[in-house]
Parts: sequence; C-alpha cells; structure tokens
Amino acid sequence: MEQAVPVYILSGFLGSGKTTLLQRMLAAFRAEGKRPAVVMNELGEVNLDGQLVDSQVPTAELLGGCICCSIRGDLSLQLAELVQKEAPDVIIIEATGAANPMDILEGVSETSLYVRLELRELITVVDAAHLYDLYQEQRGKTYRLMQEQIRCASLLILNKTDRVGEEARDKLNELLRKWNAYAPVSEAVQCDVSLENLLYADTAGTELKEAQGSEAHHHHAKSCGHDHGEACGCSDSQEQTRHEHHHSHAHVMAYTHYFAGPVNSVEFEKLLRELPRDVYRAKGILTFNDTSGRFLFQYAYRESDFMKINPQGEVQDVAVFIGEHFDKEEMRQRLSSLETSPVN
Ligand SMILES: Nc1nc2c(ncn2[C@@H]2O[C@H](COP(=O)(O)OP(=O)(O)OP(=O)(O)O)[C@@H](O)[C@H]2O)c(=O)[nH]1
Repeated sequence: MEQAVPVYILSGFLGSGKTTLLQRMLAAFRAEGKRPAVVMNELGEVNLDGQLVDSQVPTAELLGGCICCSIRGDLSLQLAELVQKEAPDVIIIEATGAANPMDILEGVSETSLYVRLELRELITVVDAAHLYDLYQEQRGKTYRLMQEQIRCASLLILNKTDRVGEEARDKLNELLRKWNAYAPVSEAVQCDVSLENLLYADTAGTELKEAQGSEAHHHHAKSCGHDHGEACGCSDSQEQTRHEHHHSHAHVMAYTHYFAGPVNSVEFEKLLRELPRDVYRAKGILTFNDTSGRFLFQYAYRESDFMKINPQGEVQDVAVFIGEHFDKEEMRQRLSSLETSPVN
C-alpha cells in the first residue's frame, strides 16, 4: 500500500526560530537522501523566509493571512497539490508565529482524510527571552498565545537560551513542564538540537497520530485551551460569521512596505532601534545607499541582524512589520522619509 507522507508542523511565536529550525531539518532530511517539501505561511504579502530555503525544495506559499483563519482551506489544497505534483518523502509546514497550532493540526487531519498524510510531530519553538519577560507580567494576549502553542506541542525547543541566564532557564523549564507535561524539551541556541532524537522520538508522534482520531482529538483540543464562543478576529468577515470562535492571535497585524529607492543603513538601524515595543517582528530585503549589495534584515524581539543576500527571483525592496495595534500610517511615513532616489 502507498506510504503516508509524514508531516511536521513548526509552531512558535513570531521570531522564535522556526525558519532556523526548518533549515536544519531540510538539511538533515536531504542528507538522508529524502525529498522534503515545505508549506510556508506568512502574515505579510511576501515570503521572505522563502529566500532562506534552497530553491530546489518544492515550496507552497500561503501569504497575506494566517493558516488558521482566512486561508485554512488553502492549506488543504496546497498540501494535496504538493503530494500529487511533487511526491515528497516528507512535508514541513511552517506556520505564522501568530497561529494557533491546533487549527493547523485540524487542517492537516482534515486533509489526511483524502490524501495519505501522517502527522508526525508538532514542534513548538520558544523564544526563551521573550517568554521569560512575559512570564514576569503573566498576562497579555501574546503570553496566552505562547501558552497555547506550548500546550499543543509534541516536541518543545527552548531556543535563544543565549539571551537568558541560568535562573531564567530553570524557571522556563519548570514553566514548560507545567504547561505541557508530555513533550520532551530541548534547550538550544539557533535551534541547534540533535535532530535524530527530535525527529525519531516516536512516543510524541504516536500521541499526535492518536489526536487525529475524533475522541482523542477532542481531548487534545481541550488541553490546547481552544475555547469557542468568543468572536473571531479574522479579517475576512464571511469567515468571521461562519465560525465564531476565538483566535488569540487576532491582536496581531502586519504592515508591508515596498521601498521606492535605497535607504541609508545607519538611519534604518536607528529606525529599528526606535521601533515601538508593540512591533515585535520585522524582516525584509533592502538596498542601502552607503554600502553595496542587498541585505536581508531580521528584527526579532529587539535584536536585529543583517545578512548579504542575492535574492532568488525578482524581489523588490520590501519590509514587513508585525506587531500589535501599531500605527501603520506613521510607519509608512517614517519608512518613506528614508527612501532616496534609486541609484543608476
Ligand atoms: N540570539 C539568538 N538569535 C536567534 C536564535 N535563533 C534564531 N535567532 C535569530 O532570530 C531571528 C528570527 O529567527 P527565525 O528563524 O527567522 O524566526 P521565525 O520563528 O521563523 O520567525 P517568523 O517566521 O517571523 O515567525 C533571526 O535573526 C535568527 O537568526 C538564538 O538561539 N539566539
């Protein structure tokens, strides 16, 4: 009988390290001679993470929304198409950091009714520094979303441990155990974990497979804190009325800026340093007028990083800013004021 294609879901809050883990997993699968395929979901209108994935890897993109609301139907279609067209040995789904993984898990389960898929693991990557800071306050929507993402996981990676001290690490391990008593926890920097243990730890996989059965699934849903009844904050109003349930990420919004010309690198870094606290993730591709080449920039929880890049395909200079209730118009004006005339 035809083998089911194993599926891995990567979850974790914005900027926690999902793409970093994705790259490691892809390298590990390919080293074993396997053909992985990827489904990437971004809140912004462009897939910048796709620039970090080898162009040889078949990739389906779900852009401009979150899998778990307006484009959940698309997830099923994309999965089915990937299996039929590419016949991959394994599929990795990278969710937006704002997604509730329970909805993606349901999406994969639905698809597995008509395409042979086997949900193997739901891996949640946790930004140690970000969670520790929110833990001090013990409230807020982002804190609750992180909690849901951690609860649903079959494997947990406590990433960015370079940004916290030993005391915080102990506290975080305790917290993860409290929220999810079953998933093995691996501490990591740059998601550098032993992938053999991670990908072939069968116990957690079994639990997830069982979760595809309705009763276990119901139980799983309950333990994920996926409470129904509150109004949905999805942008799509039809969707909103169709399934009136609670999405804890409804507070998250994205602004995509297409640059009309190069910007000054010093001024741009200053803008990143001065971003409001409510903008917790940004990324983009830029041309600077004071240094040659193009750069992929990353900003995650107040840390920024620039990498020289030769974009695959035609990519305009663009930046995506993700956060809570920030002023998009103010952001647009600030970014536009940095633009200079294109260099000929
Ligand atoms: N200091 C530190 N930075 C890290 C670590 N792991 C990843 N990063 C950096 O954090 C930034 C975000 O990492 P990504 O892997 O893109 O995070 P992500 O979860 O895919 O982000 P979204 O897709 O936007 O949700 C990048 O600049 C990474 O280089 C780590 O362990 N420590």
